[in-house]
Amino acid sequence: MPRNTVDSLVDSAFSVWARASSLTFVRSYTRNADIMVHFVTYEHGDLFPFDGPRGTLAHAFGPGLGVGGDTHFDDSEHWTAGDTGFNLFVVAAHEFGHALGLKHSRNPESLMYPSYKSSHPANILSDEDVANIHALY
Ligand SMILES: COc1ccc(S(=O)(=O)[C@H](CC(=O)O)C(F)F)cc1
Ligand SMILES: [Zn+2]
Repeated sequence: MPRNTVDSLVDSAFSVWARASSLTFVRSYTRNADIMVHFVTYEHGDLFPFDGPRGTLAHAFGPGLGVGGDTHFDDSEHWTAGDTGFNLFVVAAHEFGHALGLKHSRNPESLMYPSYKSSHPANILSDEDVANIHALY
């Protein structure tokens, strides 16, 4: 996937949470950002090695210093902007939810439901997701 497409999908995933909260997100290519976005495979320096294609798609650390807030995406996956492979926008929006402090939801309509589905309504956040981010920020 071209780098500018990745950047655009990541921006859109951050915008989901910016619209639902008072948060603003600023991209930094230079400094060690609060929320890092890394594409890595298998063993990658934390205690949670990735597993090749499918299975675990990504993971994120809750808010905190250092690795806190960072998001890791399994680069063994076929990342896409559409309905084939795994939709990077949807997965990134979910991971950024974790990076901001949200846990999983038991509601299958929620973005924070713990299983991947490519199809999400135009408004990707459920009322529950919005309430949960409002409760934090
Ligand atoms: C909707 O977004 C996601 C759903 C499921 C996953 S996951 O299957 O990689 C999940 C990781 C996660 O919940 O963040 C699993 F525990 F590994 C990632 C993003
Ligand atoms: Zn999750």
